[in-house]
Amino acid sequence: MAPSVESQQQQPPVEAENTVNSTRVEDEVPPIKSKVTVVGSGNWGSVAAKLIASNARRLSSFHDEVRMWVFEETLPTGEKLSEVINRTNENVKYLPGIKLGENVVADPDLENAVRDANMLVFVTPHQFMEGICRQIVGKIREDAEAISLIKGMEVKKEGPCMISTLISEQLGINCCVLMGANIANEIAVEKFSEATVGYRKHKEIAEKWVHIFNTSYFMVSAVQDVEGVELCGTLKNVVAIAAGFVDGLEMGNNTKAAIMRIGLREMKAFSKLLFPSVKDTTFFESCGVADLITTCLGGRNRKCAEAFARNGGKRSFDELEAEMLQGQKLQGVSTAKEVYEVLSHRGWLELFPLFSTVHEICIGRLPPSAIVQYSEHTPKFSLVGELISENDIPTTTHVTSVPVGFLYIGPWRLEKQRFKFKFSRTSKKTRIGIGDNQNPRNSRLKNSMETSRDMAAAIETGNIVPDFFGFYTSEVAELLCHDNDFVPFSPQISGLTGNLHELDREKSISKNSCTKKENSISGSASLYSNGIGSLLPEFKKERLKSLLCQCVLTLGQEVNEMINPVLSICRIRSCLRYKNSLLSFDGSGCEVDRVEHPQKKLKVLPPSLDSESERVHLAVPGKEVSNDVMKECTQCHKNTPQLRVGSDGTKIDDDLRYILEGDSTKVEELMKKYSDELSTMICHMEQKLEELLDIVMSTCRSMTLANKQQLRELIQSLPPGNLDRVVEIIRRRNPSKNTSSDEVRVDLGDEDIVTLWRLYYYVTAVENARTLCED
Ligand SMILES: NC(=O)C1=CN([C@@H]2O[C@H](COP(=O)(O)OP(=O)(O)OC[C@H]3O[C@@H](n4cnc5c(N)ncnc54)[C@H](O)[C@@H]3O)[C@@H](O)[C@H]2O)C=CC1
Ligand SMILES: O=C(CO)COP(=O)(O)O
Repeated sequence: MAPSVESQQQQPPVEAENTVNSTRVEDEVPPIKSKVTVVGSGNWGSVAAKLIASNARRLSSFHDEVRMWVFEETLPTGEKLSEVINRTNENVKYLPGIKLGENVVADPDLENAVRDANMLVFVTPHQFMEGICRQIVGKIREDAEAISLIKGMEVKKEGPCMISTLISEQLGINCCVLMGANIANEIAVEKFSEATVGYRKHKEIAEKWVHIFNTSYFMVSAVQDVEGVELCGTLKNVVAIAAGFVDGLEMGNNTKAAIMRIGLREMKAFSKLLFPSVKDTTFFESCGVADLITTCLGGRNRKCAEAFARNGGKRSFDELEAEMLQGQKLQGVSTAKEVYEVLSHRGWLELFPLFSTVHEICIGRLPPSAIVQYSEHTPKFSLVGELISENDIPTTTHVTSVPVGFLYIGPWRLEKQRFKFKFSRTSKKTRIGIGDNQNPRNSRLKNSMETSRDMAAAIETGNIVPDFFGFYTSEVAELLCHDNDFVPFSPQISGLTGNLHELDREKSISKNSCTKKENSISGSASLYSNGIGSLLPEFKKERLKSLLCQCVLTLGQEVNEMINPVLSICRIRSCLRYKNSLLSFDGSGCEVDRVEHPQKKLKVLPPSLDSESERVHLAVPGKEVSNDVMKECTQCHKNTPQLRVGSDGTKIDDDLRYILEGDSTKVEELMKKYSDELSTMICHMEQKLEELLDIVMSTCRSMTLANKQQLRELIQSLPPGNLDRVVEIIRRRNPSKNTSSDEVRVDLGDEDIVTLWRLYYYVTAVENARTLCED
């Protein structure tokens, strides 16, 4: 069968890349042949070498010889494994009875094995990869390309690191991945199976990998989604452990199928939270659902987990692995631990009950039967299950404040005529930014497309940011786009016009829609009933509601978490600016701070909270990120002698003192770096939120004349300060209204559903907030 790249395209003719044009002299030079080395010689490593060797011999663009690095060991006969492989052409320990192909050369010397190769295939148990990379760094060809067949990940201080990223970063080379429903022993005897190559950018490289792996019984296709493919291969091992527990407990096929379904949902949610670029379609490739099925039916992880459960958890996985696999390695148990670390570090344990439970069983904290006492662990808000019941929704959501970057000042005057409004600027619009005084968002992040690309690049370079905003936007879009009768508004990436106040307020609208508070808004609730979701079938409406509830909680926390680093940066900047007066502190530092960042009083503790009464407490307490900011700045000056007291004898915060006394250019640079990163994140959040709101509002019914009349009244009663946002909502969907910056004419009769409903939810949210404040 033919290999394929993205949507099963046919491969070019086998020798196409080397087609000779007899009229050109340089084409007579023999083509440069690729040389492949397989790093690893376990069960799958040996089968991979066999596949590659058969193609290398057949294709003239590859060297015949395929080197296979063997982690040397002495067999019970006293012979070296590599020598026996070279003599018998069989890996007698890890793949007995199978001829690898005479062009496979076993090499116990790692450096020698990789030296000449320009195509490196990594296929060892994942726990050994860091050491292997360390050993060969700087010893490989500069033009080398890599592919990883390894199912696993590393968890580092900075967060999770996929093995392909580890290889790329440590060796400085591009790395694709190959995963799939590939139980090695079955492929070894040439039973048909499929596999998926994941590539990052270069399709032609992926084609080359497809070329060298594809055979009549091993059909390979490629998708542009390295992380998606790799996470599928990695995470399914955790689900396979769960499936093994079910088998050991003899729970039957229905239970196992349920575990697989829930597992797949957790795989998808986890992958997309870590890497928003992960594609949904990847889960339907061989690397996704097919690998999950085969591993849960016939894999080693399943087998050992079954034995573990049969023994009531009394024999450890290490013991069972050694006894049952005889040198082969399990990946699922360590992956469950790694996943658990990520989940607990990010506070996501509750969202991933299956993954969490698997680890807790593996370490003996829970009995194997806990895998089916699932409901006890099912969270109220789960990414993996449906909403349990409306009563489970917490009644309050806390967004204590919003980042200062979202505050808008600048009044608009409103003139009204029936459904028409004219907004004209009465004074220069001002935004308070989080960076320098010249509004960094306006200068650096002028273009939201650019911002989005920045974010994508940050994500692509392995800078893993859990993107809840992107996650929920794509979840909602996906939910809606599968409905044949409903075509959601396709969100455009337009200007930066968001306001997180609105989320907060719109959240409170949906939450309070039945409360008497909303009824106080000019009696509008009944008039506007059947808003969000009214164009959807009932089950989708429910699912949307559930998603939005989860989203409100999660995004609220996300916004909260941005506050401290933003404030820290503002304060350090402010202090730097007034460094001289602060170092000879007489209380004026606090004054400076207050003038520059009035909004910080929402969060900042007064200096008197510090135990020493004269000490100025300048760090925002309690948050990692802000502490990190402070720490890194402090690091800049660690060689600077510490000044203990100000000139007037008062003490100031030690960390701050380091910063103030050191090289302020370096601190400024760091501040810029942090505030740029924060700005990028905030802009991305803002943009995704706008998209999310647009998509959600597109599920609303159209507005009646009465609705529009009432909306007009609601807009008229808005405080002038809120008209700014009204203008932004209108402009977002009407680029033509962007042309004149100081005048916007609006006819509510002409506006589309999305704009009208966004206006409605905004004005009612403002009204709700006002009522709440009055209370
Ligand atoms: N076996 C299978 O059916 C499949 C395995 N995979 C994945 O491929 C990767 C490799 O798996 P297998 O080839 O099956 O390996 P394996 O499970 O057979 O592991 C044994 C290998 O580890 C090597 N090893 C032991 N100690 C070592 C050390 N300290 N340093 C370096 N190597 C050491 C052994 O020499 C042997 O080659 C894993 O991530 C696995 O999940 C993927 C698809 C199928
Ligand atoms: O990854 C595999 C099949 O695709 C093999 O899984 P096991 O490691 O559980 O045998």
